[in-house]
Order: sequence, then structure tokens, then C-alpha cells
Amino acid sequence: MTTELRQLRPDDWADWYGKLERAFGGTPEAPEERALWRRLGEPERCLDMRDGGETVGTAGAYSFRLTVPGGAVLPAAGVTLVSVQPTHRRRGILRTMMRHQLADIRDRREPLAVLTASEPAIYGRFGYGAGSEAVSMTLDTLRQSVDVPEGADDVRLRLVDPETGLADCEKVYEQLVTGRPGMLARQPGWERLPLLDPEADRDGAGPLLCVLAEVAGETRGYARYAVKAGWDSGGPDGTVVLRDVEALDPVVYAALWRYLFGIDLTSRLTVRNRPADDPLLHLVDDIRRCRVMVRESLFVRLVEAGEALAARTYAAPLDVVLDVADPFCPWNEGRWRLTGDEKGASCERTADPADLALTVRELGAAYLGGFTLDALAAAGRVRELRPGALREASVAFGTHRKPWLPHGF
Ligand SMILES: CC(=O)SCCNC(=O)CCNC(=O)[C@H](O)C(C)(C)COP(=O)(O)OP(=O)(O)OC[C@H]1O[C@@H](n2cnc3c(N)ncnc32)[C@H](O)[C@@H]1OP(=O)(O)O
Repeated sequence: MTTELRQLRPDDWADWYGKLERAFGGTPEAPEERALWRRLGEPERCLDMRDGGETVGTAGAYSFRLTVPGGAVLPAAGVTLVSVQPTHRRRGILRTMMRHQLADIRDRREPLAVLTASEPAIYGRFGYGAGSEAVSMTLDTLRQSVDVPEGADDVRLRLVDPETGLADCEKVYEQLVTGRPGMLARQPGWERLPLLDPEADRDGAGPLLCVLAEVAGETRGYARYAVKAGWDSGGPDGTVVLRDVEALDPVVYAALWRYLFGIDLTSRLTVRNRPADDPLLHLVDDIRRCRVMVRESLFVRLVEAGEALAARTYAAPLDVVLDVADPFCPWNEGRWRLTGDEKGASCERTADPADLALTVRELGAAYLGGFTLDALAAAGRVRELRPGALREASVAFGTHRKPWLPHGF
């Protein structure tokens, strides 16, 4: 095997992307989906590993901006499009691409890299920690109700074509980005992703619909969904397939959910990606019938550990020395003094004795507030070297809202 790692040449994109599809099983994406990913792609950030002139490995990154605890929006590489051809697996091609890519991310001065994994076992060895969760639900909408707060009857709901409603939806989304860690500021073109609706992927549902929620003439929330009709011997038994729902205040949020629960001829609602602390879980009267399933979502990698740790805020005053192990990105290795509170933080190299020892992977898991250092310590993944330091750091890394990645990439 004589491999050559090069930057993707735009003319090679179709073949390169075809190889990626093949590594994922070979089912081609719908043309409109393929076209969207091509438009959003950044060829100068894509790696093309070749053997004998043929693509055998692919990897890419998007130039994202990601909200971290405290509301700062940081440059973050959205790692994606990773594949190795079945003929070339387990010979170190992924490892080579990851090494090259992380060096490039560092050169671009992006302190964070993030990804969603096809299999969670792949990326820990490269320093990524599962840092947020996503909740999927199958709600029985007949046997439970939504308890709406006062004012919900004043919310005007207007059904529009998703294309027509897009600008209003985007205005709402934009106002929410800094309020929750893990959310992505919309980069140009990415507003098209929630509208992607290839007929081949609808699984029998109708086309995407958009409902806007307005108060005094201002759009304050929206939901995008489709209806999958269904009938059985008992009558109508359709499903609402919810794509996304967002609102700027609790009254509008509840009004949207009440609407979604009440759609005629349906008896259930499915949704694949909601935050782990979604207020819906407190709006319904029977949480068990939400059939909640939780799984890990965003993997986080601190590329420049000191810079990333200093860029977020901390829920309580903190002064700890972290001894960080990071064999894959050795520039992060060693002791760092992290001090901070709700207003800001600093993180500097130190020769002082360490209070906590951990790898960069644990820092990724705790960074957005998705998992506690305490839980990681209980699993033997963080070592407390000064009594009390674990509790102090675990509380300080916590966030008042759970991190959440609003969409895949
Ligand atoms: C962000 C994203 O795009 S996620 C999408 C990832 N891509 C896919 O799932 C598509 C199908 N799979 C593939 O294309 C390949 O199997 C890949 C990309 C996952 C792995 O590529 P390879 O070139 O085989 O990996 P490589 O040989 O560099 O392995 C590096 C290490 O990871 C391990 N590893 C690789 N894949 C996996 C896996 N799926 N599960 C567990 N361990 C794995 C290897 O055993 C090796 O371990 P070691 O360091 O202890 O020796």
C-alpha cells in the first residue's frame, strides 16, 4: 500500500463522495441531499487519502461557531465525512487522517473540534469525549395532554409553506443560539438543512409543513413537521413526525406542543432530537408515555485545551490545577491552572501540584456541561489528588441548561 494524503480537489468531489457513500453501505443519497452537502462542503478542509490513484479514505470539516457555557460562540471544526474503504480498513488510515486534521484545526486557531459518531467507540482514542445527549421520543398523544400556561390562547398559529416561513424561523433560531451550549450559529447556507425533505426519505409521510407561532404580529416560535397518515380497524391512527420546534418563551412553546398533540387523525408524535432537559417533559401529564430514549450526541475535543477552558464560564468559583494527558495532541499535556466563575475564566500553564488528573477526553465530556466530572471520577476516569477539588470542579463545570446539538452534520 502506497498511500498519498492530499487535499480534495473540487473536480474529484463526486467520486470522493461516492466512496464515502460506499463506506456507509452504498445507498445513494437523494439528489437534493447530495446537492446540499456539496454546497455546504468546504473542499479545502477535506482530505482525500489515495492508494494507487484511487480514493480510499475521506474526512472533512465544517467551519462552525459553537455556543459554550456562558454564551461565548467559539470557532469549532465540525468533523465529518469520515470513511475508509472496506478494502483498506484497520491499517491506520483513519488515524493518519485524524492526526493531519487536528494539526490543521490547530493551525486554523479553532480551539474545539466536534463531531457526531457513527459508532461511539471510534473517537475516544483521538481525544473526543461524548459531551451532550439527544432525546428521542414516541409520544402517545391521545392518552396524555399538554398543560399550557396562561396566555397560550393568545398565540396565533399560522400554517405556511416551510420555504415561505424560513426567514421567520431563522430569526427565532438566531435568538436562541447563545442561550444553550452546543448550539451552532447558522453559517451561510445551513438554514437549508432543516428544509431538506427528499420524497424518498419520507417513509410514507406527507411533505414538510411549517407552523409559525405569533404574538401581537411577531413570530415567536415555530414547528416543522410532517404527517404520516395511518388507519386501522379502530379508525385513524396517524403519526406526527416532528422535525424541529423552537420558541422564545414558555407560553409559545406550550402552545406549539398543544397544537402538535391535537392534529386531527393522529395518535402519536415522533421526534428524534430534543435536549435532555426539554421543557416538554414537564408540560405533559404522563412522562412515561413520552417513551424517552437518551443517547450521546455531540463528541467534543479540546484542540487547544487552555484556550477552550478559558473561553467558557463556570457555575461557581473555581481554582484547580488540572493534570491533562493528551498523547494524540501532546501540546495540551501537562498541568494547567484553571480559575474562573460565572463572569469569566483564565487557564495558564503551571508547575504547581495537580488537584485533578484526567485525559483530554474527560475534559471534552464535561466541557459543555453534559456530563459531570464527578460521574467520570466514579467511573475511574478522573483522579482527585486534592480532597475537595473534584466536588469544586464538578459543580463549576455544570450548566443551567443541558448542552444540545440542534442538527446533525
Ligand atoms: C464523524 C464521522 O464522519 S463518523 C463516520 C465514521 N465512518 C463510518 O462509520 C463508515 C464505516 N467505517 C469506516 O469507514 C472505517 O471503518 C473507520 C473510518 C471507522 C475506521 O477506519 P480505519 O482506517 O479502519 O481505522 P484505523 O485503522 O486508523 O484505526 C485506528 C484505531 O481505531 C480502531 N477502530 C477503527 N474503527 C473502529 C470501530 N468502528 N470501532 C472500534 N474501534 C475502531 C482501530 O481498531 C484502531 O485501534 P488501535 O489504535 O487500538 O489500533
